[in-house]
Amino acid sequence: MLKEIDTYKKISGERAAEFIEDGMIIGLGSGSTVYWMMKRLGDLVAKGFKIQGVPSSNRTERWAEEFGIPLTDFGSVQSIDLAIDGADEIDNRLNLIKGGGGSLVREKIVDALADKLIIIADESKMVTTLGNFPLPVEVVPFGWEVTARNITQLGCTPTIRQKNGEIFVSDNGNYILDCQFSDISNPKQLHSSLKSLVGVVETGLFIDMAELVIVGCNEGVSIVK
Ligand SMILES: O=C[C@H](O)[C@H](O)[C@H](O)COP(=O)(O)O
Repeated sequence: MLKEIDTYKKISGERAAEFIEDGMIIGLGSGSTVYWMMKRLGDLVAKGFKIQGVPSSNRTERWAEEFGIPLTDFGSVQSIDLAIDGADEIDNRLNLIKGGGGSLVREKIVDALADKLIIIADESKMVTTLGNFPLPVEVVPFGWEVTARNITQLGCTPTIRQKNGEIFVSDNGNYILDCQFSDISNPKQLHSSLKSLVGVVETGLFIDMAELVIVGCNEGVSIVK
């Protein structure tokens, strides 16, 4: 039996699949909420929908195989009709923190190419100001300690992400620094300060990208634009 939060993720993900039309190129986000959208998308494919997906992580690619979703890549497509992705925090201007699962770089590449980005999330992800969730920043492994020290100058203490006692390695072979900023009142400025540091590959701040958010909650879903 699903926990309440997982039920919210499920209804949000399943509702997003209703936005998918036959013939579309779909950007497939990452994370446990996206899983439910992809499961429903697999049903649409089985019914005859001719869609192609562009995956944003190795895990998403495996789910696509599992659900029979045909995949394509950037060499074959110029644009993506619709991307559907999860998030770790969403503020009231629909700016996002992403990368809790470590897929932020590929997600940003996929989401940025999409004509429309729909975010799916349970209601716990909605916040007034970003920053309670530690901001994931992907960095090159070489000299990561130097990069971490430079990030400290921006007002946070970065923590190197670990998994099973080892440093976590992203799909791109990089490390993730989780950066706890108490309050991200100016996400655009923070993003550009971080990006200007040598060694930083990408930040988990997705600014002015999401068009709408489907929030799973006790009442079903609410759509935030
Ligand atoms: O790197 C991971 C992604 O940004 C996910 O979309 C995000 O962490 C949300 O994941 P979930 O749907 O599992 O809460």
